[in-house]
Amino acid sequence: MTVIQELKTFDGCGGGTGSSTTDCTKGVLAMKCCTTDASSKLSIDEISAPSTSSSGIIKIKNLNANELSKGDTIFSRCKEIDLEFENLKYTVRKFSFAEKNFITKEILHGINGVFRSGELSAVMGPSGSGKSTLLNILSGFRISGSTGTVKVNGKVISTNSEKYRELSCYIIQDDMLRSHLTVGETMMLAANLKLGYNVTKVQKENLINNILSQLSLQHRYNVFVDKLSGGQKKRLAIALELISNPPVLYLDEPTTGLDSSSCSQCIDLLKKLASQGHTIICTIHQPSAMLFERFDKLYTLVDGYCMYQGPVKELIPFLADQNLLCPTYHNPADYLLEVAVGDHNCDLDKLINAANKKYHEDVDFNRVKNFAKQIHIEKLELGTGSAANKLTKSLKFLSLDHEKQPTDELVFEEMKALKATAGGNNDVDSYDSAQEDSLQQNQPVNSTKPLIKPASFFMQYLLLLNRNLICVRRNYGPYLIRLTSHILVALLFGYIYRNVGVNANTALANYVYIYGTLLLTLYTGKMPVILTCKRNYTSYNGLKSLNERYGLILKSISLSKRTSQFDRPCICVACYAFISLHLTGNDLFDENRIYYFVSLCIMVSITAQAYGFFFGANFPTKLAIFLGPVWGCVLSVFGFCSGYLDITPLFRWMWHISFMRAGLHGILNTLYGMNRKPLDCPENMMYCHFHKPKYFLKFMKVDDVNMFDSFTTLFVSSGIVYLLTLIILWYKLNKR
Ligand SMILES: Nc1ncnc2c1ncn2[C@@H]1O[C@H](COP(=O)(O)OP(=O)(O)OP(=O)(O)O)[C@@H](O)[C@H]1O
Repeated sequence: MTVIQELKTFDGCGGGTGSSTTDCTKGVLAMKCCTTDASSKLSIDEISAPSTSSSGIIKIKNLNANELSKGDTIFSRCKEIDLEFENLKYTVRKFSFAEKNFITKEILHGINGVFRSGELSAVMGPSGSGKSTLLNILSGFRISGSTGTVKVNGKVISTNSEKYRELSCYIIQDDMLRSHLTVGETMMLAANLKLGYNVTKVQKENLINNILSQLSLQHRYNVFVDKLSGGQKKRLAIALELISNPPVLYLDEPTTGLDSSSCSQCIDLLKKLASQGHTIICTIHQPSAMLFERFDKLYTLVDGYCMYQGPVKELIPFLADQNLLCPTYHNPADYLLEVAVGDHNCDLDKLINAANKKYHEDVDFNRVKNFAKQIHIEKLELGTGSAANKLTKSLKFLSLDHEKQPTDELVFEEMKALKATAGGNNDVDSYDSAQEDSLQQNQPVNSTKPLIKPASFFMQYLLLLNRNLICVRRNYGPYLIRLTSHILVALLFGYIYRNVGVNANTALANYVYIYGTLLLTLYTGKMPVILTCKRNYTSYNGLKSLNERYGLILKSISLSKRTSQFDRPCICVACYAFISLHLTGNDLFDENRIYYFVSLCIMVSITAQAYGFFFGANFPTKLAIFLGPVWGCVLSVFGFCSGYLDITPLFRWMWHISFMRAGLHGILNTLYGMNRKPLDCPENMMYCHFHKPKYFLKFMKVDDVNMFDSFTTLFVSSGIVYLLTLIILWYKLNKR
């Protein structure tokens, strides 16, 4: 079993941080590789093995944590992951206006494919061919509607499982980076969230420096993210993912929006990562010929079918076999897309069938090659030795006879027989799936994963709260505008409604001032949130790809966001309230009325924010900016100048949930209730009906209101709306 054990050890050592070089397929290893051992003690394993050695002696030298030099990191390697998918279908059910019924549309039609560790793969195809859909399904981003088999290193795995998702990350096109944080702060936040606090700060700093220097971003450490170029932002997005060192990286059009030199740098970086053992799959649109040939593998889709898959360098011969001759000096990528859209008079069905046949041949070839590797025939491709010749024959046999579908055990036995005939050492007793089992169980040999725990919910909350507060502090422009506008409106209202709160004959004018105050707090609370939270929640969608624990991260992000946003409406509304109350003659300090007034305004603003979150997060922005105000308007109707019993029983529930009604009633009660002394009646007036404030409350049909009811309605409705938003978002994020 020596050989299998060696292969397992190799399996762990696919990647690194620049301090390692490795060629696992040929068994050449000379790397410095860090890991944490089972007793959670940090150690560095220095591994060396003789090249192409069949006996493969691997020396492991343990160094202790103190020996960590600046360039060392806790992650120096990633698991090698070969990803296969078979008969992958994706169907959506949607309403057809033409047919006035729901119809089912198949988007991916049972495609097969394989993406291997160490390869940089491009997924190409015309617009709408299914590239993003394929990546979404493979990354586990989309589950419902998809069928088929996905295999990780030969073992079937559910793309819905946590273990599967931990293997990969998905870097989406739009960067979701916080512009008010520096590169270093962004990286440290991600490291704290992903690695938790079992890893020391020094180790995290080493890791960050290492990743940034690999990605040529070291010199931008203290630069704000919004000052980075497009290419640098893309690299930072990749750097953030590399913190957890996932073996599989999906990138949605990583070169879009970049100039040619940034494109080139980006592809260089991806090549480098692939050479460290990562499996890199990216969608790409019309790359230049130079860029195109730097990809190792190409997967082409057309209308949800695979039109070509294989090495980039084999594309032209493959097309030539189908009588499609790419003109000299023509960009092969352009030619491929021209073929895919039906130019050059090609029969696409024939091409799709040929691609399918090629796929099966390649699968068989690799299968035999893997077994050959297990029984020490490593120079199969070089064609030396009698064993290699026999294997090649066997390979042909297997490739051509697809109907036979021999089992792994059968092929293995055949290999053993061939090896024996060829006179080799028969030191492999039976087919061993241990290597694959370890991957299936997500327990790779020497895995460092189990010791790395993301930060707890409370720590995530504190970290994100701190981040939000930093962003709020640095982004003071909008805050100043908000504060200034509140002060200006307070001055304006104060000018229009000067001293209306003092006199009995201006009670109705005071009512209008109160109503205006509520509208101001409603709209300034709700609208900014509607417009900004979409982006935030879209970025949570992005977070799904970061292998975060959705529930925890979502709750902590939302909570921290809310906490960090409380101060703004509170300060702005309080400023508005104190100024306008003074100017309108409502600054009554008896019975703490002024403080009730300010608290009620702040509560209305916070509840309006909660509704803003609800509409902004759950509806498209265009719809949300319409629905939000309409709903505010509807809620205002129930209870404004109408008694509870005047409302049709069918709609009385709206009276209870109306936070605007609760706010208005509370404020009226604050200013005219709670045994307020009689109001002034100007000398030139013969009679003031509202001389006694309780008559005004009676007139407005709110004489039976109490403060407890108002505050409870505001607290409960903001809490419920916020919770509801969270539940819906959680559901939406987990609905894949
Ligand atoms: N949920 C869905 N409902 C309806 N149609 C969908 C859905 N998802 C994808 N499609 C359709 O499937 C097809 C493939 O979409 P996909 O986004 O995967 O294409 P693409 O190759 O990535 O395109 P592009 O290069 O323009 O981004 C499109 O016609 C798209 O309209």
